[in-house]
Amino acid sequence: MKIALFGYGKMGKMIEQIAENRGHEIVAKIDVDTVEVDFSNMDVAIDFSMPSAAFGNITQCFEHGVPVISGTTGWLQDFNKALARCEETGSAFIYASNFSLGVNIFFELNEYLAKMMRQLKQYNVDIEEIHHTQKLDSPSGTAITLAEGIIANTDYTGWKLDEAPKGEIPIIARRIADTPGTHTVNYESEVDTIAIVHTAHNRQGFALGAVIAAEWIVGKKGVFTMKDVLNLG
Ligand SMILES: NC(=O)c1ccc[n+]([C@@H]2O[C@H](COP(=O)([O-])OP(=O)(O)OC[C@H]3O[C@@H](n4cnc5c(N)ncnc54)[C@H](O)[C@@H]3O)[C@@H](O)[C@H]2O)c1
Ligand SMILES: O=C(O)C1=N[C@H](C(=O)O)CCC1
Repeated sequence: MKIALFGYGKMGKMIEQIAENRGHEIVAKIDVDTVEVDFSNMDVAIDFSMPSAAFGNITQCFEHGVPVISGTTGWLQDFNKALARCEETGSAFIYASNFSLGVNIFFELNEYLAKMMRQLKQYNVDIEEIHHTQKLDSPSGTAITLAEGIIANTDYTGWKLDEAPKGEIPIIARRIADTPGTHTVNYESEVDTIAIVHTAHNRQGFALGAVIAAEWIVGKKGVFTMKDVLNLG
């Protein structure tokens, strides 16, 4: 498979390594200083760039009929516009706030736990995310997905960074050098705590999930999620 990388930073480089180990060819490495892109020679694009660049990169690929795997976080204000462009151009698209296979299991576990906690009003939930100090967006995309999973299955109506009013989920974002990504969902009562945690030990899991999604999407049309890729129903 011929893969174009949009964003050749920490994740772009990790994806290159994993993709080549799986027998794929990297045909383009597009970064901030790239002047011209040859869209004719790519089977799929993988975008791990920056919040300000993601929407432009993704929609350019759609205009050229190139399917896109997007892992960039922090650009969700344009997400629905990107979905519409995908449909209009007959292209294919997967966005995931976190491509790690473990985190996608963790997302399922989070929703299952939320359903059980729904009636137990003595518990208050919060989400904590910890990432490296170069991270541009806050809270992490993964923490937002976790909050959305709880909101869909309980009476919580929204989320807020740091302190939240009653009925909304507080998300605490911490930045610690060299931390690839740790997410904790905490349910606290006066008598106990129930917590589920996912800890990434490095970036390989994110990169592997993105390459698996790229392998899966080639030849398809439409908007998909990692639930489709991993058959999680
Ligand atoms: N979904 C996931 O599984 C997952 C996992 C890790 C990181 N991320 C997200 O991926 C993104 C990249 O993470 P990173 O750690 O590689 O960051 P990084 O800063 O190391 O790399 C980003 C790269 O994008 C480049 N860039 C800037 N403008 C560009 C443009 N217009 N076109 C193409 N490239 C451009 C930068 O020069 C840089 O090299 C972030 O949004 C991060 O939150 C998502
Ligand atoms: O390193 C990052 O940046 C990460 N971003 C994603 C997020 O915002 O959830 C996934 C984890 C790593």
